[in-house]
Amino acid sequence: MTAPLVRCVGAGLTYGAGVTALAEVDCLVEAGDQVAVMGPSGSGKSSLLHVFAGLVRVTSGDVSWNGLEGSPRDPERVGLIFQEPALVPALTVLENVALPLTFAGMPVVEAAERGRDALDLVGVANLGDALPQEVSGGQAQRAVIARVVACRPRLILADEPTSKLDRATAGRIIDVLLRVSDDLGAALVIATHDPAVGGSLEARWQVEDGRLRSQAITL
Ligand SMILES: Nc1ncnc2c1ncn2[C@@H]1O[C@H](COP(=O)(O)OP(=O)(O)OP(=O)(O)O)[C@@H](O)[C@H]1O
Repeated sequence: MTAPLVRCVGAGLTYGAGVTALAEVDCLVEAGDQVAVMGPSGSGKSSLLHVFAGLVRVTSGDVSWNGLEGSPRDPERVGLIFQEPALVPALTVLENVALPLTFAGMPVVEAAERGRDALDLVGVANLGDALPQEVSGGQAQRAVIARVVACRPRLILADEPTSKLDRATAGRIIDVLLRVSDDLGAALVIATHDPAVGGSLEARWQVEDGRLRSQAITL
């Protein structure tokens, strides 16, 4: 049996002056999982994704990434998507998409080729030469997804990726995320407070006051 991509056992996260963001979280993210992390504002959804991404260290319990066989902070292992599509304004969309690959040392021509394939996969092949300020919010979010796709990660973490978009665009972005997760064979975890988004995924985890209320898993 392959190891889970992420395994949390009794994981807790307390910020500075005693704010408990997560408490006694037990969960697994495994290859092929497509999960919505749901809960009200302040319940701990982002904190859980940050822990999965290795961006913050838990203050109690344990987190391991044995199935990733390396650091979760490597974009070729974990791809991150946030609410605001962060693109470098001075670079074209294609240059933005290829950037993590060129940073990692891939030759520019090869990185651009991968970038073009990724833009094609997310449905904005025509926008490679555009600058970020020339594209819509939904198109920018597709470009961010393409940047993740180009790195071929094993796990995609998306934190409220559609909360700035209208409902129709949001639905299309979730469809794109599900499709790229299937195509790459990457697990997908989306934090959302939107029941329509949650309803699109096969599993829903409910977070309340930093605790996971529902998980169909056994550690
Ligand atoms: N860097 C931080 N420093 C101190 N407290 C924090 C920090 N980040 C989050 N918190 C607190 O941790 C708790 C959980 O926050 P978190 O952002 O994980 O919730 P969330 O469910 O993602 O909320 P939202 O839906 O509003 O984004 C909240 O009480 C929040 O104020």
